[in-house]
Amino acid sequence: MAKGNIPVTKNQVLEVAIEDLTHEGAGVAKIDGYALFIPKALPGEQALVKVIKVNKGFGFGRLLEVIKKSEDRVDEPPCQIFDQCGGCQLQHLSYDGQLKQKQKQVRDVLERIGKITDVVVYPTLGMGDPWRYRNKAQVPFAEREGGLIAGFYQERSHEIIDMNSCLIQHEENDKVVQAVREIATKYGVRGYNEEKHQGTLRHVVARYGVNTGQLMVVLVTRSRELPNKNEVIEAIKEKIPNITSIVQNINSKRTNVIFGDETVLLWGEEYIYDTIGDVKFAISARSFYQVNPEQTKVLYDQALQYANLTGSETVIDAYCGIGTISLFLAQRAKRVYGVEIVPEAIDDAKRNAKLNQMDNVDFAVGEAEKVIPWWYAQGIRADCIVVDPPRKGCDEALLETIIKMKPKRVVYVSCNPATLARDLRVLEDGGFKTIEVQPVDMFPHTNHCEVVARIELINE
Ligand SMILES: C[S@@+](CC[C@H](N)C(=O)[O-])C[C@H]1O[C@@H](n2cnc3c(N)ncnc32)[C@H](O)[C@@H]1O
Repeated sequence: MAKGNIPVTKNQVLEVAIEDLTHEGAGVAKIDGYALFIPKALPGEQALVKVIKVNKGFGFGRLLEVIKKSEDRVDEPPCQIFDQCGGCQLQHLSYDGQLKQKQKQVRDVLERIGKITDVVVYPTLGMGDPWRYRNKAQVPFAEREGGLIAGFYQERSHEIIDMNSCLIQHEENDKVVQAVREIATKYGVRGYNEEKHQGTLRHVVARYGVNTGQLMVVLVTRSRELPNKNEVIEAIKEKIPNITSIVQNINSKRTNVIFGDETVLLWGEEYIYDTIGDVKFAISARSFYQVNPEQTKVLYDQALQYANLTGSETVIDAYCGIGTISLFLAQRAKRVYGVEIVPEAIDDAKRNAKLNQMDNVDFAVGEAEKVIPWWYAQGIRADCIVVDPPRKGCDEALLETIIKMKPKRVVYVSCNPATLARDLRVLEDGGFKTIEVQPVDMFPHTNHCEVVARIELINE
């Protein structure tokens, strides 16, 4: 029996029409207005589902059979462990369908959350070849029945799925991880046992400079001790002739966090390098660096185009990370001020500015919502402010300062359309107008969606 106003019961099997897709990639069916979320079902489909969870306002169903298929359905997602791995959510949707879905998602939240209806949301800029794009692999290692396993975590769990290839990972990274697995097995380096906090190898991190061909491997170990260290290093050099850097990171804590505080160079260079456009970046074992460099260039080009710089402007880059966007902007601006909360990222940003001989950039460590009001109080004014905040969006104090500072233009780079929409509403109420919005697909086959928005000051 259905309870109260809830029209379904647990374990009920029913046929439903899928109307929409959530941001997490689940199909949405409405039964007398009650939303049922059904993973792996697609909009436009008719499906047989079993109700598995009933909450007050919404429930969850399991897809039993697709009765009428969406034209965008991919019958056999190319990755064999797509159903178990938590890495990709959308391989069952054609790439074209994914791009359309991301555009729709942005348009929907701008309307629903930001009440912004009169803005152009362009078709999502996607990749020509949306596979093998990740330049960094972080693969957990463990010991199972005497053997070493390496793979990815099962969705919402800490069970490792043993695997030797990931289709969104660059082949070079796959090669490194498999080589380390063979070498560790040969030289008796045991995988980490999370429950007992025993064993040696916790993670292997591979980083590839796609545009320079440089390659780094980081062995994350439970203690300093690495059995047969010299043999392991020689074997890595022999098996991966293009390796540039071999690093050990020691993480002795019982934690889900990958890296520990101590990093030791075992062989080669401390940094590998990569380029985005004409800008060069030094990447250390723990530096943040965008994982899809091809689409990062597309995203930054778009941000630069929206900033519309002529060379005479002062620009602020809030939430600047290692200064990637700041250095892109500095190529066309008079002066760029970058601010970021992580001190190590600012060290990298300064190093990268020197590396590119750019002396028109200043970087500060701190919270954007405190540093930028302080700059404002010191008389610093910006013609353009670029923000690229984390998923939770911009702090209100920062938005208030932007409204006071009145830059001609704000360029908002966002990894979360919902908080983008919320913040655009604040800016619009403060005298700005959202002119155009460009989604960029940085993470094909996943539900993540990156967006750049151009916002202009209309009420001086
Ligand atoms: C989405 S990332 C953007 C990084 C950079 N713009 C890039 O493209 O590589 C957001 C950055 O904001 C930083 N961050 C988080 N909270 C912050 C705050 N309150 N003030 C300044 N930076 C912050 C994070 O450490 C992170 O580097």
